[in-house]
Parts: sequence; C-alpha cells; structure tokens
Amino acid sequence: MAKVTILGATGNVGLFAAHTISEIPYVSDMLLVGRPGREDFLAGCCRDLSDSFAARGTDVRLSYSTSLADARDSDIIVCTAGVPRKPGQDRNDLAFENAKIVAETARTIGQVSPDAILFVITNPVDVMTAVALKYSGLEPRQVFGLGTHLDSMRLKSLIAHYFRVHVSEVHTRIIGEHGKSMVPLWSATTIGGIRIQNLPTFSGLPTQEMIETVRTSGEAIIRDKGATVYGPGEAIATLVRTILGNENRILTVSSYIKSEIHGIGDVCIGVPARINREGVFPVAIRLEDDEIAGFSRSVAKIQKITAKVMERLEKTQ
Ligand SMILES: NC(=O)c1ccc[n+]([C@@H]2O[C@H](COP(=O)([O-])OP(=O)(O)OC[C@H]3O[C@@H](n4cnc5c(N)ncnc54)[C@H](O)[C@@H]3O)[C@@H](O)[C@H]2O)c1
Ligand SMILES: O=C(O)C[C@H](O)C(=O)O
Repeated sequence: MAKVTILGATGNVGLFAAHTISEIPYVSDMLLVGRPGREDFLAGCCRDLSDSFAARGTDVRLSYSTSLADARDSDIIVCTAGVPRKPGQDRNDLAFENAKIVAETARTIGQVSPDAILFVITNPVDVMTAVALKYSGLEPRQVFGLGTHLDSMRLKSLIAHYFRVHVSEVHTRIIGEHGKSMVPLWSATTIGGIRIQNLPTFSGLPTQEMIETVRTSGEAIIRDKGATVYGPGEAIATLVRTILGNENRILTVSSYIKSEIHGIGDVCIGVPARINREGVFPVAIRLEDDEIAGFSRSVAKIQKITAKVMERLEKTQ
C-alpha cells in the first residue's frame, strides 16, 4: 500500500487530483499539502473528500499539512504548486516564477523523501521537470512531468470521434513540448491496430486542424472556465495508477533523455516512457524525417528556456 502526497492541494488541479487518486486501490494514505495560512481550507477539503470516500466506500487515510517535512516516506509526490496561466499568457511566461517554487520544493523533497517518485504538473511542465530533477538531487527515473500525456489523450479523443470508434481503439502520441512546438506522431498512430496511413479515410483526416485544436485546448478551456481541471486530474490518476500498479505501460511523459531519440537529448521533454514502480524509463524510438525535424526544434526551444531559467535560479540561490 502506498502514500501519495499532493503539493498545491488547495488549487484547482491538486484538489481534483486528490479525488481521482483516492480511487486507486493501492493508495492507503494521502497527504494534502498547502501553504501556511490555508489550514482551515485544507481541513474543509479533507472533510469534504472524506464524505466522498464514505459515499463511495473508499478506505484511504487522509490528512493535511502546511509543512513539506510531512511528505516523508511518500511513494509518490504530485507537485501542482505554482501559478496557472491567465488568458492570453503562454505557459512559458510562468517559467521563472514557478521555477522558484519548484526548486525550493524539490530541494526539500529530495531531503525528506529521497525514495519517492516526484511527479511534476506545474507549468511549463518540461522546464519544471528539469528544475525538479536538478534541485531534488533524485535520479532521472524518479522525476517526471505530465508532459504530452494529456495532449496525446486530447488527440486520441479527436481521432476516435472523427472515425466514430471507441477511444480504446485509437493509439496515438504527441511528443516534445507540452506547448506550441509539440509534435504529433502520425507514424505511431493506429486504429484497431492498423496504422492510420493504411486506412483509406486517413487522407481526409483534418490533421492540421486537429493538432491546432490540441495545441490551443488548454488556452480555450482557461478562457471559457478559468482552469483545466478534469482532464489533468484524470491524467494524473492514470500515471499514479501505472506506477503503483507496476503496470509497465508506455505513456508519453516529460522525462530526462540523454540521447535516446535519434541521438537528440540532454533535456526533459515529452517522450514515450515505460512506467512502473521503479519510475520512468524513456523508450528509444525511430521517427519519420519530418517528426525528427519537429522534435529537434521542440528540444532546442525547451533547452533554451531551461538554460535561461537555471541561470536565473542560480543567481537567486
Ligand atoms: N501539465 C499540465 O498538463 C497541467 C494541467 C493543468 C494545470 N497545470 C499547472 O498546474 C499548476 C496549478 O494549476 P491550478 O489550476 O491548480 O492553479 P491554482 O491557482 O488553482 O492552484 C495553485 C496551487 O499552487 C499553490 N501555490 C501558489 N503559489 C505557491 C507558492 N509560492 N508556494 C507554494 N505553493 C504555491 C497554491 O496555494 C495552490 O494550491 C499551474 O502551474 C498550471 O499551469 C499543468
Ligand atoms: O493550458 C494550461 O495552461 C493548463 C494545462 O497545461 C493544460 O494543457 O490543460
């Protein structure tokens, strides 16, 4: 049985993730961590969630704290702490502000819970994963971000809708930045096990329109309702379940790659990775030429932003 800690638990994503994670059968303890001054709100969240556990028949010990020290002995720590973007902002606009939060948090986590897997949600998630990896001192397999998993799910849903098939029939991936430079892998997209290019109807698929919808999905939801919550919350639970269940699923998350993909690497970015109780292990893949070019551009963009953020962080330490 496992202890899962959620940082930023008073926020939109953290709180809904607490609800979705509580449904995972391997979870025995859940700790909600918020900032000092938020004790009453955290207590209220615990009471409200406990009622839902009672109604559902969930047996999870739930507690809250405003001290990161209480995250000790966690199996997984989900970091949603940080500011979200406002309408009109790019995720990368949050980079330095959130890097300060993630660096400080990761440093403490590395000390109090060195065996944990640190799962980063805070945006821009690829850059924040690199910051968490560096400042926690944990191994690359222990630190990963939600990456392009949610984008891959968004594309999967659009394809399933277009072909009028159940989502479980569609396998697809988006790699690269969780942001504008994301790269759809049509070469790795199948429907009912058949490569999408081998389906005659593929020629009519509005691929550009679909990928543009995915690229702007978060922005559109934030504009219309203020925050993306249910998609990220369910996606977070999928990853937590994959780890705790030692499922060895291959999901597309932000992970440190050395040179696994066509020799491209030294960056934290969305790539397919095998995920189990030990953590996250990027899978070497071969891509089409246009996909390699897109991925290289995405990597170069993230490397540049990451380097800039790391440099500024070092000056503040
Ligand atoms: N990777 C993804 O796919 C994805 C999806 C959704 C949201 N996000 C990101 O997750 C983060 C949280 O989003 P949200 O909608 O829940 O935001 P929110 O404003 O509702 O919640 C933010 C949480 O972070 C905490 N926080 C803020 N500043 C802090 C600080 N200085 N120190 C410690 N904690 C602090 C707040 O107390 C709150 O609990 C954002 O960065 C958002 O962009 C990422
Ligand atoms: O778009 C955002 O800022 C939130 C998140 O990254 C998302 O894609 O839902």
